[in-house]
Amino acid sequence: MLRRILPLPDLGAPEDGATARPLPLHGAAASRRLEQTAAATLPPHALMERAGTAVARLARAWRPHARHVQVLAGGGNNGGDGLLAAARLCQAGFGERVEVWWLGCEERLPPDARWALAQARAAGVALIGEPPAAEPDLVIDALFGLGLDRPLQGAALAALRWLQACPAPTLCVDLPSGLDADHGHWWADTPPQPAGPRLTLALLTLKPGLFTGLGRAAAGAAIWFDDLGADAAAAPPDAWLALPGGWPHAARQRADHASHKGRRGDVLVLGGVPPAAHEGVGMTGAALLAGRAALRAGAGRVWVGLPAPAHAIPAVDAVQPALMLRTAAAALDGDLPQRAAVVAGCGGGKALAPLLPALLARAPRLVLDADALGALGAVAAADDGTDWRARLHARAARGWTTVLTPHPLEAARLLGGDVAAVQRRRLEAAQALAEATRAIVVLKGSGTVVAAPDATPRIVASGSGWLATAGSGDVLAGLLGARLATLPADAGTEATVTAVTEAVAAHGALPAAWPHGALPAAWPHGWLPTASDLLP
Ligand SMILES: NC(=O)C1=CN([C@@H]2O[C@H](COP(=O)(O)OP(=O)(O)OC[C@H]3O[C@@H](n4cnc5c(N)ncnc54)[C@H](OP(=O)(O)O)[C@@H]3O)[C@@H](O)[C@H]2O)[C@@H](O)CC1
Ligand SMILES: Nc1ncnc2c1ncn2[C@@H]1O[C@H](COP(=O)(O)OP(=O)(O)O)[C@@H](O)[C@H]1O
Repeated sequence: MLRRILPLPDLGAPEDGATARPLPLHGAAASRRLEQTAAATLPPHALMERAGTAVARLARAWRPHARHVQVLAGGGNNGGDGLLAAARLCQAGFGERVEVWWLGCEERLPPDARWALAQARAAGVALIGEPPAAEPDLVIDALFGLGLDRPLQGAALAALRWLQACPAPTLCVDLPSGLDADHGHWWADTPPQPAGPRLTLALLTLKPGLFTGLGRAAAGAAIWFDDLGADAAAAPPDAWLALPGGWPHAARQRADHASHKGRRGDVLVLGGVPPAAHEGVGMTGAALLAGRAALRAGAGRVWVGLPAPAHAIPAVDAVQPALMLRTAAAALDGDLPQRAAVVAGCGGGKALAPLLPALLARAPRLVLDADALGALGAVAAADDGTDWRARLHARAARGWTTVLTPHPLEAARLLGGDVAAVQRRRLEAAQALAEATRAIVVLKGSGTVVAAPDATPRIVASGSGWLATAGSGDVLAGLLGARLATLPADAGTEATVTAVTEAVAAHGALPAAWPHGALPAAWPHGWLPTASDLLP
């Protein structure tokens, strides 16, 4: 069955607060297992027939007036899908010219692709061995799919360079050629982002690499999916694709007449050193953004504790006077850290390090962001010598929640590696950090990954380059605080990870509400939302 995965059909939270069911993602090995299971019950070539037909159908629907269709086909079964799509388009009398630039080698073709080649020849499809002389109206990219497993060189690289530079609309079969199915790694020296409009039709399974790393940049504006009739449950997923929805339940909260602020959750944000307390270098805005986001997301009460003496604390946040500003010391005095969901980081600078031991020991629901992640390494020295990882393990053993929200550089530092290694294997990096810390890890960036110990990681489907603006991570931290604040103490790991994922998904959906969302083509591309514009 054909369905559109991205853009998400509806970025708003459903009225009933229902969480959209996540979709299974299968990497190359699991996809091949599923393919074998499905093929075993079907007549020969049935899967390729379905795949080629699905490609031809979507091509016609997307560009019904295309006259010259150029298929770029490689020497494996991905090329076979392209050849078969060309055959079916030709047989249907679509356009004026359907042509295949074929890079395969007849002696080495797998059986399905060999059959597809015969079908294409029988249908009268023209086969050429070089780029087309004129720019086509539509390109079908069937150069590489699941089978690409090493850097591109020679003729294959030259073909990919042509493809990436081609301004014509391009439909990618299964995966954009050049993209690794499992990790979203890009196997070529070309930019992953194509010159022309593009969409991708995933076949049989949705692959994780489409949704994280460079997948979103390479796949184009839309990702469609046809399961070819296979049963995704036949192989355990490598990851889940989480869709927004389910939180914040704005409509439901308003309808709850008996509610009061004490039932909506308390959030304490710790961060935001004021310039007056730190030699003129301040980051107060980061903590205010987190606090405002927590309020907007429905938290009943939000405190912001700034690591500074009383005279340096601003009297009020003029944008959200409901925020309760105080010194970090005052905020930590009493039972607030136990009662509230605590968000630490957000422009706290070095002043956070001395606060962390107490937070780790006292706050059952704790989000560690930005400077708090940087300060973790200093925890042992600031206290009794116990390593920070041991403290996080102790928290997990007590059933307490710790959420770490690193961007790739912060994740690399925590893992003791480099950013390139994290970005090359985002799912594995997030999972490794979750296992090492027993915390829930939110690895930020394109295709944010949410990982928890002993669980299948999730990739969040919402989120885009619109979030690449200073402070949007602080907004996310505030949303996470608000989400954790309403979780019951005995929620359990699965529900907590789902809640964290909901907050990340809601954050990714925020830019869609920006009123200037429809951008003109020319610079300055309209006015872009800043982090504070992300808050309604
Ligand atoms: N399994 C499924 O889910 C289903 C699969 N289907 C379709 O089949 C696709 C998978 O087909 P596939 O396994 O034949 O792999 P594919 O992507 O065509 O590439 C293999 C070819 O590329 C070559 N090659 C690799 N790297 C290279 C490099 N760097 N530079 C140069 N060459 C390189 C490699 O050469 P070799 O490694 O043998 O030297 C081989 O010739 C899948 O994506 C989907 O479209 C659907 O029809 C139905 C369900
Ligand atoms: N290209 C992108 N695609 C999707 N999400 C992005 C992209 N760039 C940034 N983001 C999101 O924006 C937020 C940025 O957070 P962070 O790097 O901590 O920035 P800051 O410290 O300025 O707040 C993260 O949630 C990240 O996932």
